[in-house]
Amino acid sequence: MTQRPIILGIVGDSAAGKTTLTKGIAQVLGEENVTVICTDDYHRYDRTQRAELGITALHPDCNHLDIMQQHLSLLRTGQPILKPVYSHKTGTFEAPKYIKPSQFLIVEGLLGYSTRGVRDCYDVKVYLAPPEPLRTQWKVKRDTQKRGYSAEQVLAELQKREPDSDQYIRPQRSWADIVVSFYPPDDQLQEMNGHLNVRLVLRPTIPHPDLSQVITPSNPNPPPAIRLGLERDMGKPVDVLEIDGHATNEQVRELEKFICSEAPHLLNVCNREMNPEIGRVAGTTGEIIQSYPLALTQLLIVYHMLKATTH
Ligand SMILES: Nc1ncnc2c1ncn2[C@@H]1O[C@H](COP(=O)(O)OP(=O)(O)O)[C@@H](O)[C@H]1O
Ligand SMILES: O=C(COP(=O)(O)O)[C@H](O)[C@H](O)COP(=O)(O)O
Repeated sequence: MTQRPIILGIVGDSAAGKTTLTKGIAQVLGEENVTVICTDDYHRYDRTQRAELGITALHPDCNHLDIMQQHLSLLRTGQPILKPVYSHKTGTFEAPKYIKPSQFLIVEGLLGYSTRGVRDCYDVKVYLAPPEPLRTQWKVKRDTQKRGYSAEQVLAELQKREPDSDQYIRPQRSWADIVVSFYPPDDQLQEMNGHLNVRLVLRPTIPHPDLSQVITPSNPNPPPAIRLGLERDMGKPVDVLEIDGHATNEQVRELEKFICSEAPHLLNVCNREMNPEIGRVAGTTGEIIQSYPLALTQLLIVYHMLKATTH
Protein backbone atom coordinates (compact mmCIF):
# COMPACT_ATOMS: atom_id res chain seq x y z
CA MET A 1 0.00 0.00 0.00
CA THR A 2 1.51 3.30 -1.05
CA GLN A 3 2.12 5.99 1.56
CA ARG A 4 2.49 8.95 -0.77
CA PRO A 5 -0.60 10.90 -1.82
CA ILE A 6 -2.54 9.71 -4.85
CA ILE A 7 -2.74 12.55 -7.35
CA LEU A 8 -5.69 13.14 -9.66
CA GLY A 9 -5.40 15.76 -12.42
CA ILE A 10 -8.48 17.55 -13.73
CA VAL A 11 -7.63 19.72 -16.71
CA GLY A 12 -9.84 21.66 -19.09
CA ASP A 13 -10.63 25.12 -20.36
CA SER A 14 -12.22 27.82 -18.24
CA ALA A 15 -15.73 26.83 -17.04
CA ALA A 16 -15.40 23.29 -18.40
CA GLY A 17 -16.58 22.00 -14.99
CA LYS A 18 -13.27 21.32 -13.22
CA THR A 19 -14.19 22.82 -9.86
CA THR A 20 -17.61 21.18 -9.88
CA LEU A 21 -16.22 17.71 -10.64
CA THR A 22 -13.43 18.21 -8.12
CA LYS A 23 -15.97 19.01 -5.40
CA GLY A 24 -18.03 15.92 -6.25
CA ILE A 25 -15.02 13.62 -6.08
CA ALA A 26 -13.78 15.17 -2.83
CA GLN A 27 -17.24 14.56 -1.36
CA VAL A 28 -17.13 10.90 -2.35
CA LEU A 29 -13.63 10.39 -0.93
CA GLY A 30 -14.44 12.37 2.23
CA GLU A 31 -13.30 15.98 2.25
CA GLU A 32 -11.01 15.37 5.22
CA ASN A 33 -8.98 12.95 3.05
CA VAL A 34 -8.55 15.29 0.10
CA THR A 35 -6.34 18.29 -0.61
CA VAL A 36 -7.36 20.40 -3.60
CA ILE A 37 -5.03 22.67 -5.55
CA CYS A 38 -6.10 24.99 -8.35
CA THR A 39 -3.25 25.76 -10.72
CA ASP A 40 -4.64 29.26 -11.44
CA ASP A 41 -2.59 30.12 -8.35
CA TYR A 42 0.53 29.77 -10.51
CA HIS A 43 -0.42 32.66 -12.80
CA ARG A 44 2.68 34.79 -13.39
CA TYR A 45 0.79 38.09 -13.86
CA ASP A 46 -2.18 39.57 -12.08
CA ARG A 47 -5.26 40.76 -14.00
CA THR A 48 -4.00 44.29 -14.59
CA GLN A 49 -0.61 43.10 -15.80
CA ARG A 50 -2.23 40.60 -18.17
CA ALA A 51 -4.33 43.38 -19.69
CA GLU A 52 -1.26 45.63 -20.05
CA LEU A 53 0.81 42.88 -21.64
CA GLY A 54 -2.05 41.63 -23.83
CA ILE A 55 -1.52 38.04 -22.69
CA THR A 56 -4.26 35.61 -21.64
CA ALA A 57 -4.21 33.39 -18.54
CA LEU A 58 -4.18 30.39 -20.90
CA HIS A 59 -0.75 31.10 -22.34
CA PRO A 60 2.04 28.99 -20.82
CA ASP A 61 4.19 32.15 -20.51
CA CYS A 62 1.51 33.59 -18.28
CA ASN A 63 2.05 30.86 -15.69
CA HIS A 64 4.93 29.69 -13.50
CA LEU A 65 4.73 26.17 -14.91
CA ASP A 66 8.22 25.35 -13.64
CA ILE A 67 7.27 26.17 -10.06
CA MET A 68 4.00 24.30 -10.44
CA GLN A 69 5.94 21.23 -11.51
CA GLN A 70 8.39 21.58 -8.61
CA HIS A 71 5.48 21.82 -6.20
CA LEU A 72 3.71 18.78 -7.61
CA SER A 73 6.91 16.74 -7.38
CA LEU A 74 7.25 17.72 -3.72
CA LEU A 75 3.60 16.98 -2.98
CA ARG A 76 3.91 13.61 -4.68
CA THR A 77 6.48 12.57 -2.10
CA GLY A 78 4.27 13.87 0.70
CA GLN A 79 6.24 17.06 1.33
CA PRO A 80 4.63 20.42 2.09
CA ILE A 81 4.73 23.49 -0.15
CA LEU A 82 4.14 27.19 0.21
CA LYS A 83 1.59 27.70 -2.55
CA PRO A 84 0.90 31.08 -4.16
CA VAL A 85 -2.71 32.25 -4.01
CA TYR A 86 -4.51 34.02 -6.88
CA SER A 87 -7.86 35.61 -6.08
CA HIS A 88 -10.48 35.55 -8.83
CA LYS A 89 -12.38 38.11 -6.81
CA THR A 90 -9.74 40.82 -6.89
CA GLY A 91 -7.57 39.61 -9.77
CA THR A 92 -4.49 39.91 -7.53
CA PHE A 93 -2.24 37.64 -5.50
CA GLU A 94 -2.73 37.05 -1.78
CA ALA A 95 -0.43 35.69 0.92
CA PRO A 96 0.91 32.21 0.07
CA LYS A 97 -0.59 29.22 1.85
CA TYR A 98 1.15 26.30 3.58
CA ILE A 99 -0.14 23.05 2.06
CA LYS A 100 0.61 19.54 3.30
CA PRO A 101 -1.03 16.90 1.13
CA SER A 102 -3.59 14.50 2.58
CA GLN A 103 -4.13 10.96 1.34
CA PHE A 104 -5.59 12.22 -1.94
CA LEU A 105 -4.61 15.30 -3.90
CA ILE A 106 -6.72 16.79 -6.70
CA VAL A 107 -4.92 19.23 -8.97
CA GLU A 108 -7.29 21.17 -11.21
CA GLY A 109 -6.54 23.85 -13.74
CA LEU A 110 -5.90 25.04 -17.25
CA LEU A 111 -2.39 23.81 -18.06
CA GLY A 112 -1.87 20.80 -15.81
CA TYR A 113 -0.64 18.48 -18.57
CA SER A 114 1.47 20.93 -20.52
CA THR A 115 4.92 19.53 -19.73
CA ARG A 116 6.25 16.00 -19.57
CA GLY A 117 7.59 16.50 -16.05
CA VAL A 118 4.27 17.63 -14.69
CA ARG A 119 2.36 14.86 -16.46
CA ASP A 120 4.54 12.31 -14.72
CA CYS A 121 3.26 13.50 -11.33
CA TYR A 122 -0.30 12.19 -11.69
CA ASP A 123 -1.78 8.79 -10.94
CA VAL A 124 -4.96 9.53 -12.88
CA LYS A 125 -5.43 12.18 -15.57
CA VAL A 126 -8.88 13.51 -16.49
CA TYR A 127 -9.63 16.08 -19.20
CA LEU A 128 -12.97 17.88 -19.31
CA ALA A 129 -14.34 18.64 -22.76
CA PRO A 130 -17.96 19.81 -22.83
CA PRO A 131 -19.17 20.98 -26.25
CA GLU A 132 -18.09 24.60 -26.73
CA PRO A 133 -21.64 26.06 -26.75
CA LEU A 134 -22.32 24.45 -23.35
CA ARG A 135 -19.01 25.72 -21.97
CA THR A 136 -19.87 29.22 -23.18
CA GLN A 137 -23.22 28.99 -21.42
CA TRP A 138 -21.57 27.78 -18.21
CA LYS A 139 -18.87 30.44 -18.36
CA VAL A 140 -21.30 33.30 -18.93
CA LYS A 141 -23.46 32.11 -16.05
CA ARG A 142 -20.61 31.66 -13.61
CA ASP A 143 -18.55 34.71 -14.50
CA THR A 144 -21.59 37.03 -14.40
CA GLN A 145 -22.85 35.57 -11.11
CA LYS A 146 -19.55 34.94 -9.34
CA ARG A 147 -16.77 36.96 -10.87
CA GLY A 148 -18.41 40.33 -11.53
CA TYR A 149 -18.24 40.36 -15.34
CA SER A 150 -21.02 41.31 -17.78
CA ALA A 151 -22.15 38.74 -20.36
CA GLU A 152 -20.63 40.92 -23.13
CA GLN A 153 -17.28 40.97 -21.33
CA VAL A 154 -17.30 37.18 -20.95
CA LEU A 155 -18.12 36.61 -24.62
CA ALA A 156 -15.42 39.07 -25.72
CA GLU A 157 -12.92 37.36 -23.40
CA LEU A 158 -13.78 33.94 -24.84
CA GLN A 159 -13.17 35.27 -28.32
CA LYS A 160 -9.85 36.79 -27.32
CA ARG A 161 -8.77 33.52 -25.71
CA GLU A 162 -9.79 31.23 -28.55
CA PRO A 163 -6.33 31.08 -30.23
CA ASP A 164 -4.71 30.10 -26.90
CA SER A 165 -7.49 27.60 -26.12
CA ASP A 166 -6.82 26.02 -29.47
CA GLN A 167 -3.04 26.05 -29.23
CA TYR A 168 -2.41 25.28 -25.55
CA ILE A 169 -5.52 23.98 -23.77
CA ARG A 170 -7.35 21.57 -26.09
CA PRO A 171 -4.25 19.60 -27.21
CA GLN A 172 -3.86 18.44 -23.58
CA ARG A 173 -6.81 16.15 -24.16
CA SER A 174 -4.39 13.68 -25.73
CA TRP A 175 -2.63 13.09 -22.39
CA ALA A 176 -5.75 12.18 -20.41
CA ASP A 177 -6.62 8.68 -19.25
CA ILE A 178 -10.29 9.69 -19.22
CA VAL A 179 -11.92 12.46 -21.27
CA VAL A 180 -15.23 13.55 -19.77
CA SER A 181 -17.85 15.38 -21.85
CA PHE A 182 -21.22 16.23 -20.39
CA TYR A 183 -23.55 17.15 -23.24
CA PRO A 184 -27.20 17.96 -23.76
CA PRO A 185 -29.28 15.28 -25.49
CA ASP A 186 -30.12 15.92 -29.16
CA ASP A 187 -27.86 18.95 -29.18
CA GLN A 188 -30.53 20.98 -27.43
CA LEU A 189 -28.67 23.68 -25.62
CA GLN A 190 -31.26 24.45 -23.00
CA GLU A 191 -30.80 24.89 -19.32
CA MET A 192 -31.21 21.19 -18.57
CA ASN A 193 -28.19 20.51 -16.45
CA GLY A 194 -29.98 17.82 -14.47
CA HIS A 195 -30.44 15.74 -17.61
CA LEU A 196 -27.12 16.03 -19.33
CA ASN A 197 -25.66 12.89 -20.86
CA VAL A 198 -22.03 11.99 -20.41
CA ARG A 199 -19.49 10.65 -22.88
CA LEU A 200 -16.41 9.09 -21.29
CA VAL A 201 -13.42 8.37 -23.49
CA LEU A 202 -11.43 5.63 -21.75
CA ARG A 203 -7.84 5.40 -22.98
CA PRO A 204 -5.89 2.18 -22.44
CA THR A 205 -3.24 4.17 -20.51
CA ILE A 206 -4.74 2.88 -17.23
CA PRO A 207 -6.56 -0.43 -16.67
CA HIS A 208 -10.30 0.27 -16.77
CA PRO A 209 -12.82 -2.23 -15.42
CA ASP A 210 -13.95 -4.55 -18.21
CA LEU A 211 -17.33 -2.94 -18.76
CA SER A 212 -18.14 -5.22 -21.69
CA GLN A 213 -19.02 -7.83 -19.04
CA VAL A 214 -21.99 -5.79 -17.97
CA ILE A 215 -22.82 -3.61 -20.98
CA THR A 216 -23.64 -5.89 -23.85
CA PRO A 217 -24.27 -4.70 -27.40
CA SER A 218 -27.99 -4.46 -28.05
CA ASN A 219 -30.35 -3.33 -30.75
CA PRO A 220 -29.29 0.23 -31.62
CA ASN A 221 -32.88 1.27 -32.34
CA PRO A 222 -33.74 2.93 -30.03
CA PRO A 223 -30.23 3.23 -28.55
CA PRO A 224 -29.91 1.93 -24.97
CA ALA A 225 -29.38 4.55 -22.25
CA ILE A 226 -25.93 3.11 -21.40
CA ARG A 227 -23.64 2.33 -24.32
CA LEU A 228 -20.12 1.06 -24.77
CA GLY A 229 -18.28 1.32 -28.05
CA LEU A 230 -14.86 1.17 -29.63
CA GLU A 231 -13.85 4.40 -31.37
CA ARG A 232 -10.85 6.54 -32.22
CA ASP A 233 -9.96 9.67 -30.31
CA MET A 234 -7.20 11.91 -31.68
CA GLY A 235 -6.33 9.04 -33.98
CA LYS A 236 -5.92 6.39 -31.26
CA PRO A 237 -8.29 3.52 -30.39
CA VAL A 238 -10.34 4.08 -27.24
CA ASP A 239 -13.37 2.69 -25.45
CA VAL A 240 -16.26 5.10 -25.21
CA LEU A 241 -18.85 4.81 -22.47
CA GLU A 242 -21.99 6.92 -22.83
CA ILE A 243 -24.63 7.35 -20.15
CA ASP A 244 -27.81 9.24 -20.89
CA GLY A 245 -29.34 11.60 -18.36
CA HIS A 246 -32.58 9.64 -18.58
CA ALA A 247 -30.99 6.25 -17.70
CA THR A 248 -33.05 4.52 -15.02
CA ASN A 249 -31.99 3.86 -11.46
CA GLU A 250 -31.95 0.13 -12.25
CA GLN A 251 -29.65 0.48 -15.27
CA VAL A 252 -27.28 2.71 -13.37
CA ARG A 253 -27.30 0.47 -10.30
CA GLU A 254 -26.18 -2.51 -12.36
CA LEU A 255 -23.16 -0.67 -13.72
CA GLU A 256 -22.40 0.81 -10.32
CA LYS A 257 -22.48 -2.64 -8.68
CA PHE A 258 -20.14 -4.04 -11.29
CA ILE A 259 -17.58 -1.26 -10.83
CA CYS A 260 -17.86 -1.68 -7.05
CA SER A 261 -17.35 -5.44 -7.22
CA GLU A 262 -14.12 -4.83 -9.13
CA ALA A 263 -12.58 -2.79 -6.31
CA PRO A 264 -13.09 -3.90 -2.72
CA HIS A 265 -11.90 -0.49 -1.53
CA LEU A 266 -14.97 1.00 -3.12
CA LEU A 267 -17.45 -0.83 -0.92
CA ASN A 268 -18.01 2.18 1.32
CA VAL A 269 -18.34 4.47 -1.64
CA CYS A 270 -20.84 2.13 -3.24
CA ASN A 271 -23.19 1.88 -0.33
CA ARG A 272 -25.83 4.40 -1.30
CA GLU A 273 -27.11 4.65 2.27
CA MET A 274 -23.64 5.65 3.41
CA ASN A 275 -23.22 7.91 0.41
CA PRO A 276 -26.51 9.65 -0.34
CA GLU A 277 -24.44 12.46 -1.84
CA ILE A 278 -23.17 10.50 -4.81
CA GLY A 279 -23.93 12.35 -8.02
CA ARG A 280 -25.16 15.40 -6.12
CA VAL A 281 -22.92 18.41 -6.10
CA ALA A 282 -23.19 22.18 -5.75
CA GLY A 283 -22.02 23.92 -8.92
CA THR A 284 -19.77 26.95 -8.51
CA THR A 285 -22.84 29.17 -8.79
CA GLY A 286 -24.49 27.39 -5.87
CA GLU A 287 -27.06 25.33 -7.76
CA ILE A 288 -27.47 21.66 -6.88
CA ILE A 289 -26.55 19.35 -9.72
CA GLN A 290 -27.64 15.73 -9.37
CA SER A 291 -27.43 13.20 -12.12
CA TYR A 292 -26.62 9.56 -12.72
CA PRO A 293 -24.10 10.42 -15.45
CA LEU A 294 -22.25 12.61 -12.95
CA ALA A 295 -22.49 9.91 -10.25
CA LEU A 296 -20.99 7.24 -12.51
CA THR A 297 -18.26 9.59 -13.71
CA GLN A 298 -17.30 10.31 -10.11
CA LEU A 299 -17.42 6.61 -9.27
CA LEU A 300 -15.16 5.58 -12.14
CA ILE A 301 -12.60 8.26 -11.28
CA VAL A 302 -12.67 7.31 -7.59
CA TYR A 303 -12.28 3.65 -8.63
CA HIS A 304 -8.98 4.54 -10.31
CA MET A 305 -7.79 6.64 -7.36
CA LEU A 306 -8.48 3.83 -4.91
CA LYS A 307 -6.87 1.26 -7.19
CA ALA A 308 -3.77 3.46 -7.31
CA THR A 309 -3.46 3.25 -3.50
CA THR A 310 -2.82 -0.50 -3.80
CA HIS A 311 0.01 -0.27 -6.36
N1 LIG B 1 -21.50 18.43 -14.63
C1 LIG B 1 -22.15 19.60 -14.68
N2 LIG B 1 -23.48 19.63 -14.82
C2 LIG B 1 -24.14 20.78 -14.88
N3 LIG B 1 -23.57 22.00 -14.79
C3 LIG B 1 -22.23 22.05 -14.63
C4 LIG B 1 -21.45 20.87 -14.55
N4 LIG B 1 -20.15 21.25 -14.41
C5 LIG B 1 -20.14 22.59 -14.40
N5 LIG B 1 -21.38 23.10 -14.52
C6 LIG B 1 -21.76 24.53 -14.57
O1 LIG B 1 -20.69 25.25 -15.17
C7 LIG B 1 -20.20 26.28 -14.31
C8 LIG B 1 -18.69 26.36 -14.42
O2 LIG B 1 -18.13 25.19 -13.87
P1 LIG B 1 -16.80 25.20 -12.99
O3 LIG B 1 -16.76 23.91 -12.27
O4 LIG B 1 -16.71 26.46 -12.19
O5 LIG B 1 -15.71 25.24 -14.16
P2 LIG B 1 -14.11 25.38 -14.10
O6 LIG B 1 -13.68 25.08 -12.69
O7 LIG B 1 -13.62 24.37 -15.09
O8 LIG B 1 -13.77 26.78 -14.52
C9 LIG B 1 -20.72 25.89 -12.91
O9 LIG B 1 -20.97 27.05 -12.16
C10 LIG B 1 -21.97 25.11 -13.19
O10 LIG B 1 -23.06 26.01 -13.29
O1 LIG C 1 -9.52 31.09 -17.09
C1 LIG C 1 -9.42 31.23 -15.90
C2 LIG C 1 -9.17 30.08 -15.03
O2 LIG C 1 -10.17 29.91 -14.10
P1 LIG C 1 -11.34 28.83 -14.32
O3 LIG C 1 -10.75 27.63 -14.98
O4 LIG C 1 -11.87 28.59 -12.95
O5 LIG C 1 -12.31 29.54 -15.22
C3 LIG C 1 -9.49 32.57 -15.31
O6 LIG C 1 -10.23 33.41 -16.08
C4 LIG C 1 -8.07 33.06 -15.13
O7 LIG C 1 -7.57 32.41 -14.00
C5 LIG C 1 -8.03 34.55 -15.00
O8 LIG C 1 -8.68 34.96 -13.85
P2 LIG C 1 -9.65 36.24 -13.80
O9 LIG C 1 -10.90 35.84 -14.54
O10 LIG C 1 -9.84 36.39 -12.33
O11 LIG C 1 -8.95 37.40 -14.41
